[in-house]
Amino acid sequence: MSVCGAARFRGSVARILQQHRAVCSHTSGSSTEGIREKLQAFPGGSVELRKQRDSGVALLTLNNPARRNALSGSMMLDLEQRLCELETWTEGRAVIVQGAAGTFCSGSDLSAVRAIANPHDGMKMCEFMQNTLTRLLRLPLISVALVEGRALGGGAELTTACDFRLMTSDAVIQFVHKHMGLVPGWGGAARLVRIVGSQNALKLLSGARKVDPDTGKQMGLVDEVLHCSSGEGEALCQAERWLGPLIQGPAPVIQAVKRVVVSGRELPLDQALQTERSVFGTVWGAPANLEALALKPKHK
Ligand SMILES: CC[C@H](C(=O)O)C(=O)SCCNC(=O)CCNC(=O)[C@H](O)C(C)(C)COP(=O)(O)OP(=O)(O)OC[C@H]1O[C@@H](n2cnc3c(N)ncnc32)[C@H](O)[C@@H]1OP(=O)(O)O
Repeated sequence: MSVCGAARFRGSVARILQQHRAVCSHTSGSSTEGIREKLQAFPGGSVELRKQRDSGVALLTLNNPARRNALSGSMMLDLEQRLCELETWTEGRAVIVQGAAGTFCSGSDLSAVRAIANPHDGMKMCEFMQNTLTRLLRLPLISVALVEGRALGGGAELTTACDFRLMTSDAVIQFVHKHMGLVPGWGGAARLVRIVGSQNALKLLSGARKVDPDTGKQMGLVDEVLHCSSGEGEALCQAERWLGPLIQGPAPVIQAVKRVVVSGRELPLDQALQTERSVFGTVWGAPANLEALALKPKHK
């Protein structure tokens, strides 16, 4: 790369990281401060992050198996922290979100829900989780929810914050909110409408319907059904295999692809075009581009 090209590349990367930090500081702002202390008062379980440096695929695991991976208050804080780590993982390509011990997530931990069952705390918790899941949605990594067992309530909402949903053949996603006298509050309704359309979203939410993998696939909620014959870890192997073709190539290019899709998904056209130009500026003339040009490619 020329000196000029390298400087331009560094400048564009710096600009994008700056935009990213602005989003980070906005979403972890002071309006959610009070709720952090409250959430800390409901411990249990953890959210673990394993970055696999050779493949660039991170595993984000909800780990509270005694409560079917219900999200305790401290796990909500953990989740935010792990996402912060992923936002700056420049060598990363993808993240797989999964639950421990063969099940995805049974939603909020009901003992915390009972203790903060007043509108003020509920709204604060909801704002905190909306911000956190928006960060997941906007990660510069391709995200996959690997749904084994059950994804209920807030767990179902979490799946909609990923780019793709893979389900094992016996898994169920269920927005149980209506049965709890609630509606989704973690952004799950807004995202669901965008994924499956308003008619299907209305059916799933008003009926609190159990979505099996085939129904999910017909509606466009589920991208692939995994048929696992045996063995712990098989679903994860299949999910990594499924991801393979999508994450081939240099990490900066995969991240650039995700960024232009996020801006196309979220921004009005003029702003999306502007962002697309600035992301384009980070890959044009960058090492992967120059290497590809040197190879005289033929796309047969
Ligand atoms: C609605 C939105 C809301 C939000 O915050 O926005 C929520 O997400 S509220 C939570 C909605 N989820 C539920 O109501 C889940 C209720 N639980 C179940 O339906 C079942 O427990 C199930 C299907 C997850 C698992 O059934 P299974 O037969 O496999 O196991 P158990 O029922 O024996 O459960 C084992 C153990 O886990 C405890 N558990 C399960 N889910 C939760 C939860 N969300 N919070 C706290 N604890 C949970 C369950 O009580 C059992 O505990 P034990 O002490 O062994 O009785």
